Amino acid sequence: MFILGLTGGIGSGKSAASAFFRDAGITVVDADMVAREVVEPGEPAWSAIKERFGNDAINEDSTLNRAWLRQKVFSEPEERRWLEGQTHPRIRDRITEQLAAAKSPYAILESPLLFESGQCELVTSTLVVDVPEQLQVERASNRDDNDPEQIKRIIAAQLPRQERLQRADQVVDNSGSLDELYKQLSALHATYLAASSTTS
Ligand SMILES: CC(C)(COP(=O)(O)OP(=O)(O)OC[C@H]1O[C@@H](n2cnc3c(N)ncnc32)[C@H](O)[C@@H]1O)[C@@H](O)C(=O)NCCC(=O)NCCS
Ligand SMILES: Nc1ncnc2c1ncn2[C@@H]1O[C@H](COP(=O)(O)OP(=O)(O)OP(=O)(O)O)[C@@H](O)[C@H]1O
Repeated sequence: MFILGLTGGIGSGKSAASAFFRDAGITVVDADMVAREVVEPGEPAWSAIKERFGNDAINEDSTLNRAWLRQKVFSEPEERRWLEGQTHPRIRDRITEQLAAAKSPYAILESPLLFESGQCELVTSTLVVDVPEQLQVERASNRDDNDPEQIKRIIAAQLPRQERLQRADQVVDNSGSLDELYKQLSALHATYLAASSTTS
């Protein structure tokens, strides 16, 4: 099956782009959602986090204290790498299963860390949603009500923009309106449909 890897830094517009493809009937596997599944209470990664960080990392209702953990891992890179060591292999296994179950003409893996985590090995072609860094900070801090400095630390933990662009098979520019984004995606969707009818 033709699988498109959809990526971009925090706040670049991956969710906006994947909403377009979902509306067109394409199955989208969202790595951020899968990342939440693997740390649900009782899951092995949840237990490992509880053991390493204690109750600071866990809310009263047993769910992960995401705000505490975000603060921790984006200011201490070795803790981020430890967390990724616990979560990424499990995220990858579930993504593989979910992509295999997709029934649409082609499928999409939406992931902020497609290149960084090696998830790009699971896809046929890659599409980067690109905006300048300043716009990433603006849009992401408005959306999450997050401190811009926190967003900058997250950007620093991701692939630099130029490297991401170099690794992309295709790029869409999301510095304009959503309509302008959708116009670019509509043209690409037609090419993915054509590619999937020859590969399947
Ligand atoms: C640190 C955590 C608990 C913070 O949770 P929070 O709800 O605040 O953020 P959320 O998960 O929605 O992520 C928001 C964005 O942060 C960025 N981000 C998340 N994890 C990472 C990471 N390890 N490295 C770089 N950027 C990351 C992505 O752009 C993501 O879209 C959470 O991000 C996490 O568990 N991260 C480790 C798992 C992971 O790498 N997930 C990314 C998808 S594979
Ligand atoms: N072209 C656009 N014009 C104006 N606002 C936009 C545009 N594209 C996205 N946005 C807004 O910017 C914010 C970030 O977009 P989105 O959530 O799609 O990014 P993302 O890449 O999925 O981020 P994350 O990595 O954090 O999940 C959202 O509030 C979204 O509504």
